[in-house]
Amino acid sequence: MITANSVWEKCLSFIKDNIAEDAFNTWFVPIRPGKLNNNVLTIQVPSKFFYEWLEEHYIKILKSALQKELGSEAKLVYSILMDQKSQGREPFTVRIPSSNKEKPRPQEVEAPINLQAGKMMNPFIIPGLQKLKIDSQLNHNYTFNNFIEGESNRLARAAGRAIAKRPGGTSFNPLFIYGGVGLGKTHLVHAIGLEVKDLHPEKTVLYVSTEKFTQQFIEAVKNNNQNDFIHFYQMIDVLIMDDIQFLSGKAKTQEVFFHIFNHLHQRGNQIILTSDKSPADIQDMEDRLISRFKWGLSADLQNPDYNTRLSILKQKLENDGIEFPDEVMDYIAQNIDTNVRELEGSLNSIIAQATLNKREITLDLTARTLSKLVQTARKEISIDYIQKTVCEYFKVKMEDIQSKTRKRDVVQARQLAMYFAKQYTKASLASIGTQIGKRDHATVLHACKTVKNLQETDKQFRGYIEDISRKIAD
Ligand SMILES: Nc1ncnc2c1ncn2[C@@H]1O[C@H](COP(=O)(O)OP(=O)(O)OP(=O)(O)O)[C@@H](O)[C@H]1O
Repeated sequence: MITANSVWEKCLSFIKDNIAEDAFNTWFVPIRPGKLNNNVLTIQVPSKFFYEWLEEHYIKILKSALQKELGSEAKLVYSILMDQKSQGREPFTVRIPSSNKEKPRPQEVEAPINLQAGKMMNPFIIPGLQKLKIDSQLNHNYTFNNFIEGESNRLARAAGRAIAKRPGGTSFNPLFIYGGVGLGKTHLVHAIGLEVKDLHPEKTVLYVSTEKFTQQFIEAVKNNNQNDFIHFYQMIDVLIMDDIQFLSGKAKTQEVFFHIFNHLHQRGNQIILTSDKSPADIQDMEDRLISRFKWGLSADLQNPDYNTRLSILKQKLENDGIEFPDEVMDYIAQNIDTNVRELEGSLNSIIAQATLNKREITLDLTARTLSKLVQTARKEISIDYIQKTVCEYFKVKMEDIQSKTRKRDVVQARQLAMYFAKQYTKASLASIGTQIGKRDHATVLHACKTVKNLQETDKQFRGYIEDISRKIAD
């Protein structure tokens, strides 16, 4: 006879063959089969957070397993055990149409089924469980082996390697890696995580984007299971959080991160953060967090120099088994000097052009393919250009915003120029201040805050911002 148990057992054996052992132990072993009604299988999961993780990462494999056992009409229902605080309240189930292509969302609350809430414990909060296996979310393509070393990344890379050898055991805690877009921050932190896993398989490593961390926290608050959330993060040995600047302005998430950070740091667990700005340049972030970001090592990634660009190109082509003439390589490395992502993009465009038109890869084809990309890359928005655009808009002279005058219209133009410089360039607050009227970084910070406030409260001012943005981007 087909029972919930027998179906789930078969599903498990299929899933086990198709995912990593760590992931299987963490996310599937704690699940219990509930009931089977026609084609509808109910599975019991320990918490809402757990259910969301499954939905986000394993819905495909769950669907395949279920459809294999119960046919294409199969449906999956999650039954969520309430967390310990909610003991005594009725558990509820969330119905998910497992064959629906859209990302399923918890919608329908079914009549409660008789689960013993709290009996099956949440794996995030099992007391004494020291070595929880976590699916680390690391991208296996981002290794140290294929991360080309150069002047632009030497310090960050070396610190990363040292950390991988002794996570939590160096003074680089946290390691704060910052730099502009496409310069390899994400690649580098994955490489560190993978090497930790390699050298210390017993350590739990977790990579999470700040955006995802924030969403998870919001959900946890909504569902009143912040404690699960916090405990989960506090158990990680090596926590890697990408794009930490996205915590800006999010006071509650900053606060919860502050507690997680302190707990991990005190226990000597390793924290690795990335950001598009240095700690000093992140705005709307609590001072106590900024000061903690500076506790360990801050290392920046810069634009790669010519030789590094050439080595990166060579490596990418070697991986793809393609050869380019030397002059073509030289041309690309000379001309695409913005960031590694654009370097890779240009390589792909050239290969695509050559393949589509069945042409050889020549300097001529390369030059023509890149001409558009190069123009775009070269047309980087400068602080000078921003100042000119703002001056033209308000009919103010450039000398005036460079001067010390406190005339109202000039102050307004100066503050807007500073604000746009922060928005559109990678320059630090200090460098913006130097270029716009020889002011210090605090003045620039103040200008940015003033503009943001006015943008929210003053309709006419909002209009100025929109007009000028359009002119700058044109
Ligand atoms: N030193 C390097 N050697 C080889 N590949 C690199 C190097 N630096 C960056 N890359 C490659 O460049 C691409 C962009 O890198 P990555 O996504 O890590 O940048 P990022 O700094 O995180 O960018 P963003 O801030 O936009 O997310 C990736 O494909 C990465 O593998």
